[in-house]
Amino acid sequence: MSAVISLENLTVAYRRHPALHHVSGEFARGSLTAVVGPNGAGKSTLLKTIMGQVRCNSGRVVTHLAAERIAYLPQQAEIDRSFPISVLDCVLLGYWARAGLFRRISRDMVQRAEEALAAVGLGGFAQRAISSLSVGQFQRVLFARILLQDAELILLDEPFNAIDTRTAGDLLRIIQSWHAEQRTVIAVLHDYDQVRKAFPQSLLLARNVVAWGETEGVLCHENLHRARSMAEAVDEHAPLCAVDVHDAGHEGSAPR
Ligand SMILES: Nc1ncnc2c1ncn2[C@@H]1O[C@H](COP(=O)(O)OP(=O)(O)OP(=O)(O)O)[C@@H](O)[C@H]1O
Repeated sequence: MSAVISLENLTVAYRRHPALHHVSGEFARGSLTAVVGPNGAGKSTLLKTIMGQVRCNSGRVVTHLAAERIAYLPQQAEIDRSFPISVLDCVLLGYWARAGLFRRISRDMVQRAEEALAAVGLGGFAQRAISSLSVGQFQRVLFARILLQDAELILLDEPFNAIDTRTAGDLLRIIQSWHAEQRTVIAVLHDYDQVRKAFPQSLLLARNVVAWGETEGVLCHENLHRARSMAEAVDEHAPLCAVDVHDAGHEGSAPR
């Protein structure tokens, strides 16, 4: 199966301390992958690096699709909800990546946004201010926005954090429908039981790749123990390994 994203010996450091260390591998087109690992393992950094928000110190990310075909949902804590817009306008932002900022919003687009809201269980919420929503309701809005984006690659950072079981179940079904439509989904998750049930592929990180492949094999006791030990053994004051910082790169058409 062809790759959507290739990671080639990727090292990413913050102030010379690696958050990702010599990470190599590929996300296959149409795959549904959970990125798991202890706190501080580099999971969010990996998504940000794929999005070009964080630069590589060495190695590179090669993206095999256009930037506008990628949807990225950061952790909710990183999203400013004080902006005074309605739920409908927030969902309509899903068109920006595809149609451009100044394209007129047609009746048809509004109708599809309303359909997306209904699909995430928020019919009737269109005119509410986003600041008035609960965490779970807002996460549903963000999923509706992705529905409009029609992305080929969808990156989700802890999409079920602080979300109740019912909402998580509804959103998981949407993720599975994206997978059924052959979209590639990469989600950072912490609930191993949920990953075992619903995610065929897993990448277990502890700055380095501990294991990457079929979930059942990746999440074995031995690998989880190794990931914990590796995370505990990290010395925050150790110098960066001898990587060639001039070799940094991000190929393909993803945003930098
Ligand atoms: N902007 C930053 N500046 C400095 N260090 C950072 C920055 N962002 C992340 N780090 C550090 O990089 C390491 C990896 O962080 P990252 O957020 O990628 O981990 P994570 O696996 O997503 O963790 P968690 O499960 O706790 O969300 C951590 O040691 C973190 O403190």
